[in-house]
Amino acid sequence: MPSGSIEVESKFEAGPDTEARLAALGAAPAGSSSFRDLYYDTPDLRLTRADHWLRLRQGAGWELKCPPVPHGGELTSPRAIVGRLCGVLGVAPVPGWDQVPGAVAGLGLQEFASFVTQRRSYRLGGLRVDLDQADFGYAVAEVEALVGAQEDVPVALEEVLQLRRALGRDGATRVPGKMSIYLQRHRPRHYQELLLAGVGITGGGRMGGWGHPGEGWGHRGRIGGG
Ligand SMILES: Cc1ncc(C[n+]2csc(CCOP(=O)(O)OP(=O)(O)OP(=O)(O)O)c2C)c(N)n1
Ligand SMILES: [Mg+2]
Repeated sequence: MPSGSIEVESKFEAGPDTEARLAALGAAPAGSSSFRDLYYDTPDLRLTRADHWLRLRQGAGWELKCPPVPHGGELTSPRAIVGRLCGVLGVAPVPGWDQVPGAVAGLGLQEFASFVTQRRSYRLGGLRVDLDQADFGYAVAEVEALVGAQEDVPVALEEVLQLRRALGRDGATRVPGKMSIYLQRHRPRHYQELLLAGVGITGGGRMGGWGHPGEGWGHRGRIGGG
């Protein structure tokens, strides 16, 4: 994904018939993968309390997920990632931080989550469907579209929700993402800190923290996402 693009997505709980329905709709299998994600923050959680999620994904490298406004989304270029980290933490970049590991060390960031996802993916038109199984015993699926500009979000969102409905997975219940469940189970104090900061509010309200109707959709780049 290019740095800063916007992902419109809706998470759902896959059923026993989800893959058969995808095939019937003409979705093409887009491969299986398995990867470990490592997430980083300051010891006092200043990145995630500001809804910034820095991760090292096996096979993909460093990514920073952050609110899309004024600029952001999913950042993948080292310069953009380090610039945004320094901005959020109020620190001037120093020489040697042109690559992310140097900045991670210099800023004192520490790993707070590590898990492996097994993923099966499908493509249908411009949409992608990921069926994820995390190694801590949680499964979640998502339909997503990538758009280049905020004004393209509403149409993409309708397409995403249409496919979710076609898969028989309509409903107002918000389905949490892997991180939300991981923190609740393995880092409950971290999770509570996020609730206090207004990030990841559950119960049909915000989860991704970037404002949405609470029906299991969001765009990353992005608004919501669990
Ligand atoms: C408590 C709480 N949990 C999660 C969030 C949001 N959040 C946490 S991590 C995170 C980034 C990754 O989210 P997700 O799409 O669920 O993971 P994954 O599907 O593996 O990434 P992809 O392959 O699509 O790039 C976000 C937005 C939050 N704001 N608050
Ligand atoms: Mg996702």
